[in-house]
Amino acid sequence: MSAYPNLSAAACAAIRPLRRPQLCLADQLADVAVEALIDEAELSPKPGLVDRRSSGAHSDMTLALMHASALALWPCLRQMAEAAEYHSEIGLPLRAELGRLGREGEAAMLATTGGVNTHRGAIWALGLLVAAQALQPKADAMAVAARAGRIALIDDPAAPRQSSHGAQVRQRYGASGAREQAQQGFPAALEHGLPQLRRSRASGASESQARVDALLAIMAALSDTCVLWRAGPQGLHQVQSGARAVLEAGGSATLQGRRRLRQLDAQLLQLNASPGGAADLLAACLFLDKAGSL
Ligand SMILES: CC(C)(COP(=O)(O)OP(=O)(O)OC[C@H]1O[C@@H](n2cnc3c(N)ncnc32)[C@H](O)[C@@H]1O)[C@@H](O)C(=O)NCCC(=O)NCCS
Ligand SMILES: Nc1ncnc2c1ncn2[C@@H]1O[C@H](COP(=O)(O)OP(=O)(O)OP(=O)(O)O)[C@@H](O)[C@H]1O
Repeated sequence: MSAYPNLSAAACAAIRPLRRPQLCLADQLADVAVEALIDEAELSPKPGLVDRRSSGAHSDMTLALMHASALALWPCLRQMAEAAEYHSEIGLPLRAELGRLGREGEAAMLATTGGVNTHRGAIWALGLLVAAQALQPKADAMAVAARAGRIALIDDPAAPRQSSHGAQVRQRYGASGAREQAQQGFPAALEHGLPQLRRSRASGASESQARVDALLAIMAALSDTCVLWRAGPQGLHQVQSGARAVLEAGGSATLQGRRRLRQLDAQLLQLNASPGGAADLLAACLFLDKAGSL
């Protein structure tokens, strides 16, 4: 029952915003980051990735698992924002604390998913961005990404030396990966994803079509170590040129673009490859798109 039984529905609706407790900045940033992860997972159709239609090229993931993982990351993302507020400047103390929280976040993710890597790259990218936005809440996307890059440039003294897929691909092909993308201030998101998101919206695409176009723009530009690991440089070349072809055909708001997107999806499944790094950076775009207007 309403808290104000004698008031009309319209009067209740007018009062409700006044009574809503103000969320603190860290809560709000964690909310926006988790929402970005859920929106990315839900977005469909995404070539090769887990979405509402299927698990794409992933035999160990489902959409439900992506949701559970995203929700499990809320406390870690909130603590990252709080750490930035506490330290209030970029330096080794903040970097070290973010590294510790990031490793705890990965442990929470693995505990939730039974050992599946659902969001490793996303914890890295969104963790840095949440911290950077908490340092200067009103800054625009470009300034936040640049600040996140400066945090990523600091070496974490406690980081364990582990042989990840990204590290192996870097050694084998000399490719740059998640670390370098962050250190450069997320160029794939700032120069490709976000501009495409805004261009597609402005040209009348639906929000969901604009997001798919943003993902494609990132895929076309990114050296995605997830793709390189499973499909090598030739596979990466096919993924990049296939994504570019969809955009050149008019993007996902057009019939020609959707036909080309279907081909790209089939191609990725045949390669057994999935653009996980591009998916993370789409989530980063969605975060940056919203967080600046909190
Ligand atoms: C830097 C990270 C991502 C490790 O990178 P590395 O390439 O060695 O690992 P891995 O192969 O597991 O890849 C990580 C993920 O990044 C994403 N990714 C792949 N390619 C790219 C790319 N070019 N750009 C951005 N993201 C990418 C994918 O989702 C991939 O699964 C990170 O996990 C890490 O070092 N964490 C340590 C804890 C820490 O410092 N946390 C700070 C939190 S702010
Ligand atoms: N919707 C999504 N579907 C699949 N992966 C996603 C999605 N969104 C983000 N990702 C990212 O993709 C990465 C998982 O990709 P992948 O399974 O290729 O990595 P891996 O476990 O290192 O390698 P592999 O499964 O090839 O052994 C995660 O770190 C995650 O951040």
